[in-house]
Amino acid sequence: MSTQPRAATRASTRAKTSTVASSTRATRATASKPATATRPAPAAKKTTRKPLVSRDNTADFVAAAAKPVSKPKTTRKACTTDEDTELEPIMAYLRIRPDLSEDEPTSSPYLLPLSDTSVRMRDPNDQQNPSRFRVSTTPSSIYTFSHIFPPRTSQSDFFTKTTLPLVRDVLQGQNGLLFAYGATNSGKTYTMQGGASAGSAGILPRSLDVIFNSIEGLHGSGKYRPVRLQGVELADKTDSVPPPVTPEPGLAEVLGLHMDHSASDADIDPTVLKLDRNYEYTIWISYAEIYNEKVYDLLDSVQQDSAGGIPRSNSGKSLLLTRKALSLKPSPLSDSVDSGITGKYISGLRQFRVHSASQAKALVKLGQLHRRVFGTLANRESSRSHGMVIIKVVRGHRGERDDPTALQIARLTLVDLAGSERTKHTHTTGERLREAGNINKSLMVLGQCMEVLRSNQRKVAASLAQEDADGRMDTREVKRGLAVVPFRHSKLTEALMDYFVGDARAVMIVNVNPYDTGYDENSHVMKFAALAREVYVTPAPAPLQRVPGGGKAQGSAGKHSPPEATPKPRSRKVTISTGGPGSGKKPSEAVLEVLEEDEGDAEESEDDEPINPLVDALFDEIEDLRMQLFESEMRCAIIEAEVREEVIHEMEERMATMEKMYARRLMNEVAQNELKTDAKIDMLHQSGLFGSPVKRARPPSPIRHDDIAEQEDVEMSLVEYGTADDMTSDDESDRGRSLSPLAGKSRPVKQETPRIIREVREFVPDPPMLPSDTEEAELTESEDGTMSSEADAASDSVSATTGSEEESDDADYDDEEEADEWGPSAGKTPRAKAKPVPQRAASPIPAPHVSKLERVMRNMTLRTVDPDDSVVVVPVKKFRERKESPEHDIGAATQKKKKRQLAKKAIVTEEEIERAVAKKDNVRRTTGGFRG
Ligand SMILES: Nc1ncnc2c1ncn2[C@@H]1O[C@H](COP(=O)(O)OP(=O)(O)OP(=O)(O)O)[C@@H](O)[C@H]1O
Repeated sequence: MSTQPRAATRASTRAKTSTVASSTRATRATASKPATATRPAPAAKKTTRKPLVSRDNTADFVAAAAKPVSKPKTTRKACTTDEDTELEPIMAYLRIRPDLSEDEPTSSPYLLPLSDTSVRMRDPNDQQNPSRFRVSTTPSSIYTFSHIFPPRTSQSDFFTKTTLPLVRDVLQGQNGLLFAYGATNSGKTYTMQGGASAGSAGILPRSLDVIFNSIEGLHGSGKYRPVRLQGVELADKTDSVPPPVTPEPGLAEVLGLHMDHSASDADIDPTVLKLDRNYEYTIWISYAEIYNEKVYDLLDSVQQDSAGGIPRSNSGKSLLLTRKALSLKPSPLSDSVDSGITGKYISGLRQFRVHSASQAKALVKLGQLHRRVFGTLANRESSRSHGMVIIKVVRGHRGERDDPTALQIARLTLVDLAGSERTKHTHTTGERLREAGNINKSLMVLGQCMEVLRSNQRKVAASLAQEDADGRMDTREVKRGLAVVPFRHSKLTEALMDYFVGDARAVMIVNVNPYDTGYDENSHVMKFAALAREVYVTPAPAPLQRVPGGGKAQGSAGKHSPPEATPKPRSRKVTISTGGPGSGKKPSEAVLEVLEEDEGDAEESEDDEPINPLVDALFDEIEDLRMQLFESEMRCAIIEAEVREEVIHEMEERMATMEKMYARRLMNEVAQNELKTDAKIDMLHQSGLFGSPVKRARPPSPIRHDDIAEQEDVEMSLVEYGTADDMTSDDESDRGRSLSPLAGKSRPVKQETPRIIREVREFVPDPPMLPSDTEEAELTESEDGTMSSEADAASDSVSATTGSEEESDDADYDDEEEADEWGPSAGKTPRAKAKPVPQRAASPIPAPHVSKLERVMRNMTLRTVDPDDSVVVVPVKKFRERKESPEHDIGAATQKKKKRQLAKKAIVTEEEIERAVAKKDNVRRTTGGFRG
């Protein structure tokens, strides 16, 4: 018994390298295609072995996305290595879904195409609120694709540029894989299958059209049928039975599902490819679904009973649907003459020979219907599974019709992947969580496979470069250093592995919906695409077949294939009611039973390779351990993502709270400053230095009440604020610390003379300060209207006592109209009370006292209200300086005019002050209020 490990395990270790390709393939490939430029060696970067990095593949992943791609562009440009193996990168095409809402787009898309091949993606959160705290790893990234298709691209154009070359290849005997990747609702199904309107047929029906258009008149006899991945065997009479094209009677009606005969059915792509007419072709179709890590046949989903209808369950009331999970088996090496690499095939997957495009389309539609049926039964969307249509083209030379070894089997697999959104966004539990986990798992494993492939290819390229330099290379060393590609970690990658390690072309369609889909999901999709673009595949023609024993139907080399073992009925039953009360259907019609049989254990039965049980067991052990590691990494990744999310959320909340807190503090500061200013003005009024006797005599102004109330508000709010901010000091200390010097003295201001005014009065006794009748009248007139004149008056009063000659200037404030604003009595009362100034010059204030008063006055500010209602704080000093400026000497008329203007500017009427206070209240309300 050979000690060779079995093929499946070995296959998983064979990352695509230039060294594994056989010379036969290389020669043929070179013959079938024009010689191409030598591939620039991928970055000779040392990559550490990281086969199982699970989360976005972290640094490499991001680096790959961010790195400017210097790989061949849109057009296919194969590359060769030193061993003449042609390699080309996976083609990645970006398709941007149009905005389908009828209204104007609510949000601008965060994808901006920069050219035909590059697109900028910017985090909309950063755009909307740049200051917002957010951990954004890649706020703006540029991604490069083979080609970018804008929203308005027609289905026909898209097909021609992305898929037609693959169809040509498959008709020339070369394998091709096309898969659509993207978040839910991004347009994958639309791209693959098409829409309902005319001209919207998708890639799948168009491919079928082109294939049948092109092989018109070149149909083969169908003597041989394809088996497994690339084997053939003699066909039997079952292969001549036409494929089913209509759903089981009763099935669609029960579930309310119908074959979808949309307008796009009438679309027929007229493209014809020119083929070598020495060959003839037969076309075979299969349709599989991978759901919850199980593979199902969508063309064999409904088991018929002998009567041809859907059988009833034992109860007789429900319909019984049965479908069986299929297993993946390694394709035997003996299936082909010169293949050194193998993959896995879906054992038991039915395939039908189709003779026309319409027949093929009907078959595919039936598969889609079954996909929907089982999706409905499992209470899920069909998009939760991966749909895989496999078109096999058997090509044989007309001159060698009876020579099965001259046949070539080429496969075109079109995959509509499940939505790529992550588990944490689906908010699912139980079965749905498992489903979401499995979808993510298979897509995550796909990403991991890409990454390991890329890393291995870089290592090989680096060693080739080394060889060039040194002239020698130990390939065994290089191979030993290559990581195992984890294809076996998911059914999806297992089923597709031969496209990556075998001979095939691969195309990836990246569907993005920048309107409804979240940035994070699409960012993940783009990173995946960037990674996939760096993986190289070998687009060589499929090998010729080996059919020993004169072409008799057989399953493997030299042995007659035993009929596939029927798996033991390890089935599970799913009973789902889709009807009942409220559904408009009788419950008995709506109850269905689904028997989903697990795959059998016959996996190894067809392996041709001799197996060393010890090696096999060790490999299995390794795989198990890897699986466990992978699962724990996945769990960690999910937990990490959740923790990150939580931390971000918490930080955002904290930042918002801090922002609020500082805004309130700022407002309090402003309010306090205003209060201080108000209080100073009030003090001047109280002292009589700033207000007229009229004002002093008048009843307390409501404004003052407002101010007091407002100050109390502020105090209250500050106390509350202190509590909210965990300020532990008591109210008293808070008040003493945080408020203005006048805080808490608002009421006393009314009742007792403030300290500062007492000081003023002390130094400037009332009687001597009062002006003479004439002067008083003048002053009253000016004081009534203007705060500046009050200041001037006050200072003038002081100046007068010190023998200043500014009295004459103050006389210029004469203005009867302004004086009348206070009413006739207003002016009279104080005049009546006014006492003559007997000895102004005789009672001078001592110089030091005057200077102290001056200092007090200079430090005060005046709060005035402009005619345009804006509050202006003007230092008293400024008025004084203006007054003292040389301009005062230029003629009495000019001076008077200037002063009047100045006075007007500084007028504060009672209404205006009220308005200002109201405005302040308003501000307080809009900023949250001091009362909280
Ligand atoms: N290029 C396009 N032009 C017009 N309509 C589109 C286009 N792409 C997608 N749509 C529409 O957008 C909707 C969602 O598309 P689709 O069902 O193909 O998304 P999906 O990615 O397959 O979603 P899921 O993963 O859920 O299956 C459909 O109504 C489809 O008709």
